[in-house]
Amino acid sequence: MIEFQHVFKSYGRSRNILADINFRVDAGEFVFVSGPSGAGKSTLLKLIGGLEPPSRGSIIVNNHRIDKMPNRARPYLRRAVGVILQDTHLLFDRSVMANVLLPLTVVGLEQSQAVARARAALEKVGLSGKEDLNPIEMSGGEQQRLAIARAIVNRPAILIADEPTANLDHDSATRIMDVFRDFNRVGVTTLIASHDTGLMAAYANRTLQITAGRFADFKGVMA
Ligand SMILES: Nc1ncnc2c1ncn2[C@@H]1O[C@H](COP(=O)(O)OP(=O)(O)OP(=O)(O)O)[C@@H](O)[C@H]1O
Repeated sequence: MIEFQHVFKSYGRSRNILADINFRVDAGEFVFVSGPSGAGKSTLLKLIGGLEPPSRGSIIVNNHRIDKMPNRARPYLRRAVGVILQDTHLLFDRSVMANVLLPLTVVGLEQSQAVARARAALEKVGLSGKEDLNPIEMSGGEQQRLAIARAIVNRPAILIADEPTANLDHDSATRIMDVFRDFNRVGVTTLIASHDTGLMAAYANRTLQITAGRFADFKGVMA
């Protein structure tokens, strides 16, 4: 569950990017975050993932007030929310397996358990057999799927992704969205920021729209 109450966000002394945002997303929803470039979609996702603090207001994730969270509680958020940013931040000098293992190092699993979990995550995104490759050897779509595997390896209740299908052809984009749909079907709350309204219409059942500082929350996606 995610709840925003009177949330404002500005960067430094800039104008408010987000002003008085209020919404609640229940567990298991599939939500499309839409809006033109620069409207604040990435900012909204970063607030949910605890990567940016709000300037004002309260943000509740799974019954935890994250805007008031002391730094030592951040690892909780890292496990609760899987984040896929526009820049995937993959480690291009390490293997696919090493990339997926990385978030598990903070959890303190035994190596064999960690490897088993990483393999399961790679299987779910259709990358079994690619463990020893370097991400540089993979296509854009495969790199996105690797970023998803890394985001879900800690089994988060919430998955947020920023433009995960940007720069992909239609087939690869659909394949990425199918991966998100499969996680959503097993109960993972999913929020995706995208410009591709047509594609999102096939998956999301609710839209949070930010346009020129105005916020709208409506059922469905208008293609
Ligand atoms: N770290 C930052 N410091 C200062 N300004 C920022 C920062 N991050 C974003 N902004 C500004 O906040 C505004 C919203 O940016 P944001 O990336 O959230 O928009 P967006 O809707 O995701 O855009 P896009 O679709 O192009 O990714 C923009 O004007 C941007 O320049």
